[in-house]
Amino acid sequence: MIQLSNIEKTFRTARGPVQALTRVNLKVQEGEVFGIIGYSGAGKSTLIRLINLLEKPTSGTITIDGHDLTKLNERQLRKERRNIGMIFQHFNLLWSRTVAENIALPLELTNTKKSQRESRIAELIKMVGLEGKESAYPAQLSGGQKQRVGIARALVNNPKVLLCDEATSALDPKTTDSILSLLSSINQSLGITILLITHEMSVIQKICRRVAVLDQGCIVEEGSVTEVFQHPKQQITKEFIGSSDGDQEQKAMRLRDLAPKRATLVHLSADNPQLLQKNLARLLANTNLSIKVLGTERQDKGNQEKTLLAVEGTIHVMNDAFAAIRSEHAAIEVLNSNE
Ligand SMILES: Nc1ncnc2c1ncn2[C@@H]1O[C@H](COP(=O)(O)OP(=O)(O)OP(=O)(O)O)[C@@H](O)[C@H]1O
Repeated sequence: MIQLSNIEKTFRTARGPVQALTRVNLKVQEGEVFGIIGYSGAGKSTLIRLINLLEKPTSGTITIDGHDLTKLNERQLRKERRNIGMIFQHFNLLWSRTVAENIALPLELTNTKKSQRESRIAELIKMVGLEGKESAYPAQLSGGQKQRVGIARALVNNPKVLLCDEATSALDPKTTDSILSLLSSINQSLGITILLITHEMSVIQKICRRVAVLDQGCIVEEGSVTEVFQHPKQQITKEFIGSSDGDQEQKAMRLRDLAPKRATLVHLSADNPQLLQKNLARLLANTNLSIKVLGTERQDKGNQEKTLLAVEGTIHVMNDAFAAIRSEHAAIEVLNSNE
């Protein structure tokens, strides 16, 4: 169904070439849910963006349903892209449009008749469980509801493939579960092939049949989720599974290495996971701070997961944001200070 052969991707930058992907070979079967896991910077986003040719490979071929996308001209590619839906970590909704209008957007671009548009939107609203929210604006929705709009919009042209780019990373664990269940039922009822990228093994475990581990642009391990879970071969895979305390420590060190050099590292946690989501959204919405979610860590052999963030910005803006978060009964702990 999806086949990547000998994919190389090098970005040309002012500081010289950045090799994002090296000799990537991947086959995803029709109708399966396939996961790609990797740390920040491993090349996951580049890989998923290559599949609908939002990024062009430096070399190699990308075949979907027998069509080599790298050989198509712009017009053919636009047509082929209708077979590929995509959802994103931050939903990418238009804030000035209602739920129904956001879902309608791809149909407007293909000049679909109004009556057809309306019946398709009603069908999708029902499928993703957003009845009654048709006229709401994104700002009036929870994170999970926003992602449901994103899913409906991605499905509007009946695609054969759904690409999910960290689609649950901004959501709390309970909402993550409900979105993963929705994706699973869409996969089963529509037979749609799902390819998702994530930095969380729990996401892979819940929904994928097969998984590939991406490290520094290379696929280092691949197999059925059960096989990879039971017999991980690479150290990095063991870290994702967190099979021992040593692996957790390695993971923590690796996560922290991913932070920009001058960033302040913080742990964010809340007893109520809904709060964590709200606080993350608040931080991310603060345009004066640059925030990178590095991953989740479990500390002191406890069960509570903390989200590790790298924050960059002026100290007083940061302190104001942290104080606002603390006043919402969430904990934010600064791990280093770069002042
Ligand atoms: N447009 C670009 N120009 C230059 N370098 C890029 C570009 N996009 C990605 N890279 C580089 O390619 C490598 C892989 O990045 P990519 O975003 O694919 O990783 P990732 O696994 O998705 O990480 P994250 O989850 O942090 O986005 C990184 O070294 C990144 O800096």
